[in-house]
Amino acid sequence: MRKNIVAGNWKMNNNAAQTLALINGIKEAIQTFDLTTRVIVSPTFVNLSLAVTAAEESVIEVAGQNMHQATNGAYTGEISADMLTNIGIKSVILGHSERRTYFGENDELLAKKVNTALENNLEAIFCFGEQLEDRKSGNHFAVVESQLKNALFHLEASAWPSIVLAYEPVWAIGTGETASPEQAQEMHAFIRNLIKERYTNEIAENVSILYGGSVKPGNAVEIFSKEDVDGGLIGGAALKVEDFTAIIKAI
Ligand SMILES: O=C(CO)COP(=O)(O)O
Repeated sequence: MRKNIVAGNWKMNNNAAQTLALINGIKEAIQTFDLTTRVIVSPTFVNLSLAVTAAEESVIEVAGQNMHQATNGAYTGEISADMLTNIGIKSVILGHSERRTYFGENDELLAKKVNTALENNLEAIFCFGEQLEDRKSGNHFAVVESQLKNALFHLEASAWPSIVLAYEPVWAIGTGETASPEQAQEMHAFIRNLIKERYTNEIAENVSILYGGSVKPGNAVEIFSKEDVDGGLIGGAALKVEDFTAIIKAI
């Protein structure tokens, strides 16, 4: 059965001291929780090693925010999958809308990154979602379908246990505007059905589909109560111990 997951995407926030403080704060707060939910934090590259050490002897997992598609080589400023796994990282976020918007990442590139991640035994937390114009014009289902088909549907069925999906409508990221629980459920059910049609019911039922976009302690319970929403990928609210742990509790 699929797992519930609450993952914090810290983006370009938190220096080393802040990284330690936040992880230690989360660690302490969740000690008393009866957790079946996976808890993931995703600090910036330079703090991943210390985050892994800080998260030791806790349920907290540490994920990368990105990686390069090549094994190694002359790619100044880039990070390889092997560099992540070598320091104890087991998951990587790929395809975040900020990577797509500011760094020109497209489906074709993301298909390569997903392949490289999986070849290196990294779980891929694959982000996708429509722009505001797509939703306004009623094109949101078609956009999401093409993002999934182009970047993931070449995978063998056996790859899917290493995929986590994160539906993040771009208009809801950092805007304070969330998809309604009904909009999230409608899209998540659509996504699960696409996977069922392309693969099998079992694969579709076992993949965790997270919602991301202005999830806060005040709206998490309602969003997570929906049948096909298996947790969240949290931005701003993942930067505060009280908010992030309240969201973990909401599941
Ligand atoms: O982009 C996000 C997570 O990856 C969501 O960000 P916010 O929660 O700040 O809207």
